[in-house]
Amino acid sequence: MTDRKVLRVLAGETISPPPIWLMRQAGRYLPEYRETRLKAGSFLDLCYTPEYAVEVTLQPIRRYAFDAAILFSDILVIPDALKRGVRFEEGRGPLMEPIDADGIAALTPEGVIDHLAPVFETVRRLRAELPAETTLLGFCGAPWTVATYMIAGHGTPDQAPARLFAYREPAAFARLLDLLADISADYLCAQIEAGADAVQIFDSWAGVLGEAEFEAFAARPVRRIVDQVRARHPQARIIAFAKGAGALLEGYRKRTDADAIGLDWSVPLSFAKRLQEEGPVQGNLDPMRVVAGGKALDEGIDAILDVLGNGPLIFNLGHGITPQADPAHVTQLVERVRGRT
Ligand SMILES: Cc1c2[nH]c(c1CCC(=O)O)Cc1[nH]c(c(CCC(=O)O)c1C)Cc1[nH]c(c(CCC(=O)O)c1C)Cc1[nH]c(c(C)c1CCC(=O)O)C2
Repeated sequence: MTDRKVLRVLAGETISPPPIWLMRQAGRYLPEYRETRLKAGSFLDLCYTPEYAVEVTLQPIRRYAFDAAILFSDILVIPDALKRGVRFEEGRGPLMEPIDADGIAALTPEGVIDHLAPVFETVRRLRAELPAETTLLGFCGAPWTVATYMIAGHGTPDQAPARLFAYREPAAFARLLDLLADISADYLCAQIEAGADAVQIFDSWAGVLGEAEFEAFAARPVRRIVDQVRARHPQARIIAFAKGAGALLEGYRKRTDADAIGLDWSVPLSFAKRLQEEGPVQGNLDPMRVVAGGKALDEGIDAILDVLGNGPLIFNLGHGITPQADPAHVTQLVERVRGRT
């Protein structure tokens, strides 16, 4: 059996204390990240320059010896590779050209994987440099979440533009989701071939969808990715994270055929316990507890470990760590999780 603990939990094992990594563990809360970010130039330059992307991926591993490293990239490299003019502006988040039905009809997967070659080079270098026991995670965005940015051209609080587009232009919208799913499957396969041990599919905006739409726009496209990845890599380990999906997470692991599901911090622990009976879970500390530190941090950690610690669990936050988090609080978090047996 592998000594990579995250992979063992993904295979259904219970490990105590649980392995730990944090979403956005490479990011602006780390001074060394901010320094490399400045050197790299634009955010996309950082993603596409293997030397820098490897460096920022390794920074949190050096500091905290997390059980998993996550490839440094972004879910929006796919629309970038589709030539949607993606850019990241300080304080404004991601921007791109909004797409319409004609734009969707004109999209082609040609050249996308070639454009992303630097990402695969980053994965190869990472696997060579990481400690043997550290799991290397690749990732992509789920089609729904990526589509919300492509349609609006920027982030929105409720994804109203994409929801409206889905109702008004169902055929074009379905084509967009299928195309993104097929490209994402190729993209994840290439990451696995370059050395990623497991992959996570981020559906950060799943929480704005009604029941039928969650099934059609979120769960089913994720299943389409999983089926294609498994067809080529039967041993692939996959985590599906549908943020904000609440009660719709019941049976989500089975419906997507993922190995594990990610839970955001709004998922009640009693419900999380039931979900853990379906399979391994990952989560779900409120990132604001990391900002707060002290007792609020300890209590949040203990509550999760008390309820989920005796089943297959990968300890994580319920969403990405925020720039204002104190790196010393992350030390506190890691020590507390690892101090429990
Ligand atoms: C929705 C989404 C995006 N990107 C991602 C998601 C899904 C997860 C989530 O919900 O957070 C995923 C992502 N983005 C990034 C990673 C790297 C790996 C890691 O987790 O450490 C991962 C896994 C780096 C990043 N991606 C981004 C940053 C910050 C940009 C910077 O350094 O200037 C980082 C470290 C930029 C980004 N990228 C995106 C947004 C909305 C933003 C702006 C918000 C912000 O500034 O925090 C799109």
